[in-house]
Amino acid sequence: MGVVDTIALYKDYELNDLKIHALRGVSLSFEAGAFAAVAGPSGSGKSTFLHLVGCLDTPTAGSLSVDEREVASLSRNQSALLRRQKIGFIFQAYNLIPVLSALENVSLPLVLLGIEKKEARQQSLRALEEVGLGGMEHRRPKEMSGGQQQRVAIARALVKKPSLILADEPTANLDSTTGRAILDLMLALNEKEGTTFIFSTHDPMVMEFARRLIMLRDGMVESESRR
Ligand SMILES: Nc1ncnc2c1ncn2[C@@H]1O[C@H](COP(=O)(O)OP(=O)(O)OP(=O)(O)O)[C@@H](O)[C@H]1O
Repeated sequence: MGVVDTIALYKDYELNDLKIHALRGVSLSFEAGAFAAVAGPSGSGKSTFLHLVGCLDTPTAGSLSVDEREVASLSRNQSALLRRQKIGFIFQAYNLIPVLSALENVSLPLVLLGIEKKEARQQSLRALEEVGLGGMEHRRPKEMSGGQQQRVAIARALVKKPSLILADEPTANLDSTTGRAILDLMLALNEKEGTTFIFSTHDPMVMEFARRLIMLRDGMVESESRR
């Protein structure tokens, strides 16, 4: 079993009287340490797939296991705990809390896990160092560049040492040089910590960087390649 296994995953959305078939039978397995990108045209189901894998939404049909646990069999609390402990999220809009400093943003997942404040602070400072933001811990998001904010978001995803990081278009708001630096950083973390990364992307650079590329079309896997 992998870190993520899906079998015939379906997701329908109801929009007024219309049923939208966002995913139509996606079966994929991601082994520990994968560095994979899910790409495809707009509306092909990339974000829907990531949201299901991240336990942010539930499938209409099919089976999904994360960290060898069948998500459908978990209670709401168990699934929230799985999300909190095992999964880190990186979004294209960074989703940092504007009134908190970089350090406070990164500490938040640890505080939510009940880790003592001093320990949380130390681990967060280490994570900020690791993403190249040593010395910037007191800055608020608006006092940082886009690339720096994305690094804070990476540190926040990383600090709890999740087995899986889901990154929804992580380079979408960055210029290509900064995007490249962010990808280098994620790949280094993947190689050093063995963290599994799954990206959704439109960005050819991310597709080139990924060790495995999955193309979705109309909610189905159209093709797959590895390198
Ligand atoms: N909450 C929702 N309610 C209704 N329809 C939705 C919802 N979310 C997504 N959809 C529809 O499901 C399909 C897949 O959307 P999804 O966002 O997963 O695609 P995507 O590949 O990530 O697209 P993009 O590259 O534009 O972000 C689309 O037809 C979209 O309009």
